[in-house]
Order: sequence, then C-alpha cells, then structure tokens
Amino acid sequence: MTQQSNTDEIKKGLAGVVVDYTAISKVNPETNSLLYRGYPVQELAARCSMEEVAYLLWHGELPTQEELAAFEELERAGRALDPVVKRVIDELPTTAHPMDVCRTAASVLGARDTRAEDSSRATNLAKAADLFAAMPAVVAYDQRRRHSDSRGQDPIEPRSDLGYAANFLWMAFGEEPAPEVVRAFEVSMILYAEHSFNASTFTARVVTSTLSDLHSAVTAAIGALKGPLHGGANEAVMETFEEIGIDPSESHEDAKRRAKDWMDAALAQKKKIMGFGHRVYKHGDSRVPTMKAALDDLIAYYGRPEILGLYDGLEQSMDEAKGIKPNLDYPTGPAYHLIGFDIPTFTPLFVASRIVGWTAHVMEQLENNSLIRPLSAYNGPDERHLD
Ligand SMILES: CC(=O)SCCNC(=O)CCNC(=O)[C@H](O)C(C)(C)COP(=O)(O)OP(=O)(O)OC[C@H]1O[C@@H](n2cnc3c(N)ncnc32)[C@H](O)[C@@H]1OP(=O)(O)O
Ligand SMILES: O=C([O-])CC(=O)C(=O)O
Repeated sequence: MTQQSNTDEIKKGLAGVVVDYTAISKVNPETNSLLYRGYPVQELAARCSMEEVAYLLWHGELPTQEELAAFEELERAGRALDPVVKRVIDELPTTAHPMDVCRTAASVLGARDTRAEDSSRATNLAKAADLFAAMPAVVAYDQRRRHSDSRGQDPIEPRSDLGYAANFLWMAFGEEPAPEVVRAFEVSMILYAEHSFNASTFTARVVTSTLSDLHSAVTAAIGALKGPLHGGANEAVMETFEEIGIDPSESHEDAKRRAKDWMDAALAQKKKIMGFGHRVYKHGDSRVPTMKAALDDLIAYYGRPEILGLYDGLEQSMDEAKGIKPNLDYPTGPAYHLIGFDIPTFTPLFVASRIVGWTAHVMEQLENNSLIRPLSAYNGPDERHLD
C-alpha cells in the first residue's frame, strides 16, 4: 500500500466507518430510532424495569417470569458494598473525581474475582450481573463520603424489598424515594444502557479483542466515558445551568430569557456547548423526547419551572443559531440535579447503567473475535541514522 492510498483512506475519528456487526442495538439516524435487540427503546422505557432491559441486552430476549425472578434474586444478593472496595475508596482523597473512584472500584472487583481468567460466556454473564449489582453501592457511597466530615459517612445498607432503581436511590439518600422519582430515574437508566459502537463501548471491544478479561474492558470503558465529549457531558450541562444561575423563585419565562442571552454570548465566542450535537444523530437524539418527558415529570413533582426555562432557552437558541439538537446528556443533567445527586455523580450514574451495554458487547466480541488493530499513515521524519 502506498503512502498516498493509505492517506486517502484515513477517516479521522473513524467517522462513518463500519467496523463490525452487532445484534445488540440498532441506532438509526434516518428514522431517529434506537432498538435494543429489536425493541424500540421508548417501549422498553415505558413498560419494563431496568432488570428486564439488562436481561434482554445480555440474553437477546426478555426474561420469562421465572427467569426475571431468578435474575432479581441474584441482583439483590450482590448489592452490598464489597468491604475491600470500601477500604480502597476510603484511601482515596474526597477530591478524587467519582469517575476515578468507579474506575478503581471496577479494577479492584476484577482483581478480587477468582474467575478472572475464565472468559466463557457463562462466566462472563455471571461477572456482568455481579458488576451491575455492585456498582450502585460504589456510586452511592462515594457521593455520601464526599458530603460528610473527615470520618466519612457509612454506606447505607441495600434493601432487598426494592427494585434496582428504587434501591439505588435509597442507598444514595437513605430515604424511600417517591414513585414518580423512581420512574424518571429508571427511564434514564434504561436509556443510558446501550448505544452500539460509541467511544466507551468500542474501547471495551478493543480491550476484549486482545482476549483480555471483562473487568479490564469495563475499567477501560469507564476511562473513555469520563470525557466531556462523551458521558462527562451530563455534568457539563449542569455546570452550564449553574453558570447561568439557578433561582428557584424565578419564572419560566425569565429563566428562559437569561438562558438565551447566555447561549447567544457563548456561541458568539465560538464555544462548544456540552449536551448538544452527536456523532451519529444529526437531526436529534432518539432518546431525548423520552428523557425530556421524564424531566418534565420531575419538574412538576418538585415544582421547579425555572429549570424548564433554562432548558428551553438553551435548546431554542442553539436550534435557531446552529440547528444543533440536544443529546441524551442534556435532559439527564437537570433530571439528576432535581433528584438530588451532586454534579460529579452524574457520569458515574451513566456508568452504572452502561455496564450492561459494555458487558453485552464484551460477550458479543468474544463470540466472533478478531484483534482490533487499524493502520496508521506515517507522517514523521524520513528515515535517518545515528552517526
Ligand atoms: C451520551 C453521549 O456521549 S452524547 C455526546 C455528548 N457530548 C457532548 O454533548 C459534547 C458536545 N458535543 C460535541 O462535542 C460534538 O457534537 C460531538 C463530539 C458529540 C460530535 O462531534 P462530531 O460528530 O465530530 O461533530 P463535530 O464536532 O465535527 O461538529 C460538526 C459542527 O458542529 C459544531 N458543533 C457540534 N457540536 C457542537 C456543540 N455542542 N456546540 C457548538 N458547536 C457544535 C462543530 O463546531 C462543527 O462546526 P464546524 O463545522 O463549523 O466546525
Ligand atoms: O453513541 C455515541 O457516540 C454516544 C452516545 O450517545 C452514547 O454512548 O449513548
């Protein structure tokens, strides 16, 4: 291959490159749709629990009642914070970003897993279910310890009478959450669970393609999700809201006006606005209407119309100025804020959900593996010699 033909083939950021098949989800920007194993994500979000969706993504079919009961039992049994993970977290400074804490926890759980070198499908399914069950306690405990005095706040014991989403909120806040809040949170978890070959999932597949283990793939994927061009954008959205200023006594219209002014000034300075744009969807993210409806429910439940004013103001002025639409991180940011999570916890919430998609892709990659190793076009100095 000549240098010239090599260069012609370069696709920066792999934009538009199809690298493999997947049967896990279908992102279709033409129809603005997202299917998990063939089911529209909107239908799943309206009718299913997070546990059912996790089962579907891993197994390819929704569980029967018996299969669901068995999976729920397994998930509930694995919720407690691992004592070694707790000790390691306690050694980390409370200034550590919660994504670094999640990444460390995934790595510690891998090092403690006696099945580490077994990558059979049955073992990987068990490892995936364990990680899915374990991560909420990590996220919840880390938020609690960051808001306590130097002795730390004890983790809240999980409740086996609550579903995945309700128990997650219980462990984070120590209060039984209202059904409206649980439902909105569960919808966000379902929407975040899977999205084909996004950057973090591709990272997991690259690691898996070397025949490394599932926990290594998830640990690397967490690192990829952290960046603001990917999962980190949900935190950046809320930082934007805070920069504009949140005033619960303000009307929807006043908040909207201030948000529009902020956006016009930011775009005039050519700033990139987090929570807008997408590599695949160019006419709007298929998941946003469903998450926006969940956000509307939270705004009504908490009585916070000014949040909607900020949301509408930014969205409208971005649309008018550049025609760029919000992505899923745009409605989840204010939704998590209303629920009571602090901003650095937002991307770890994404982790807890996306563990499902990452691990489904780990198993799919192994079913028909080929080492992922693209080529590069060299543009460094010509050959030279030491003399
Ligand atoms: C769950 C998720 O991970 S969803 C993604 C979350 N990430 C964000 O919200 C970060 C903000 N958005 C972005 O940075 C981008 O839209 C990305 C990275 C998501 C997608 O990027 P790409 O497909 O590479 O599009 P690209 O960055 O080339 O943008 C195309 C044009 O739109 C502009 N644009 C895209 N997104 C934005 C944005 N959020 N704010 C301002 N301008 C934008 C670019 O500046 C570029 O303009 P130009 O052609 O005049 O240079
Ligand atoms: O698909 C992408 O590039 C990013 C995204 O929306 C996701 O991972 O959910």
